[in-house]
Amino acid sequence: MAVVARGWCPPGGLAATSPRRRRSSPRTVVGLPHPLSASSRVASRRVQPGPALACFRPIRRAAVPKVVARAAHEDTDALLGDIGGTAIYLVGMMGSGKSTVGRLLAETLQYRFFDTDDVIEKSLGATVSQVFEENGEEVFRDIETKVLQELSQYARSVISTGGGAVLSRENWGNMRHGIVVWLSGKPETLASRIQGKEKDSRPLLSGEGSDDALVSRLEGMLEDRTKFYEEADLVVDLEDAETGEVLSPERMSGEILEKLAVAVQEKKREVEERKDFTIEGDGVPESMQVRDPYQASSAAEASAPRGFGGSQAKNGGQGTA
Ligand SMILES: Nc1ncnc2c1ncn2[C@@H]1O[C@H](COP(=O)(O)OP(=O)(O)OP(=O)(O)O)[C@@H](O)[C@H]1O
Ligand SMILES: O=C(O)C1=C[C@@H](O)[C@@H](O)[C@H](O)C1
Repeated sequence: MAVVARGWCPPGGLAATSPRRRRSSPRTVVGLPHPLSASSRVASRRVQPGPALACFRPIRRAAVPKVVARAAHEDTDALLGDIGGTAIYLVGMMGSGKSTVGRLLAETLQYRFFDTDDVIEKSLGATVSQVFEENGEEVFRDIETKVLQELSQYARSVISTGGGAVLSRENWGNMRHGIVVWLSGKPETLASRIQGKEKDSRPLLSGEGSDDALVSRLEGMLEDRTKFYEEADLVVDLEDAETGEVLSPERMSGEILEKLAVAVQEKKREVEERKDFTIEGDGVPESMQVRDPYQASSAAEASAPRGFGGSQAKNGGQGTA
């Protein structure tokens, strides 16, 4: 029996498919409280996960020495003031560490953490692999889009997206409500994490037996998807540029925070500069031009939606000049 019928969505949202969850609001897809509702405001102070949404976890501060904690706290408070609760979306290939790093980041920022694959699985009571197998990728993508649409209403959230979420223009429209960060890594690094047991939970990779086959499959996917990942606001590499050493999740999270801090300062400056900006002549400055990866690369066609900044990943996540 199919997990979900093609194009089907249960009344009351996906959560209604789980026997453990009661129907919540008919307008929600995954049955989360409305982001502006009183229950959600409570949730943002003390997150109380329902049994079907284990990804909706309370956030704890990591156990770190007091002095470090105080310094981190001050920095984080300043950054939090600057980003004003803006959600952070992590994008990247399977195995890039979006879930692992996302949890850490949420902990540091005292944000909620969501993983779209987890939300889908908990809501449907079926694994991603089962949905792919029973209903096909297209149905999975539709559900993923609905989940992202719903999650995009939440401020103060870190959202780990599925590796293919960037393929949908609609998803970008939703992710542009926040800051999009690409965790970018070599296929070999990704493969070393996925090979073995983890491969079976990733339906697009489960057919690749040998290490070489897995690396080539990831290479191909990365090649096809790079132009979409590049639309992220910031990029953080999985490997150290000089030594090639693979960064720990803690270091990845730290790099993201650093780049966020730089980016929000740049954004503030840019906003100030734009207050006095007037266009003279024909040219739009290069830093204000945008490219649409869904269309041919003609500049005239460029019109992708922009939120925080867009396309900063193309120049190493350091912001536009
Ligand atoms: N920085 C890291 N160093 C070493 N191993 C890591 C690192 N980050 C994640 N991992 C490991 O790699 C595997 C994949 O990580 P994770 O599930 O976080 O990736 P993901 O990007 O969320 O993947 P997917 O999109 O397929 O869900 C896990 O076993 C995790 O423990
Ligand atoms: O890269 C992808 O297309 C996918 C990644 C996973 O996170 C899942 O969302 C699913 O297996 C598809």
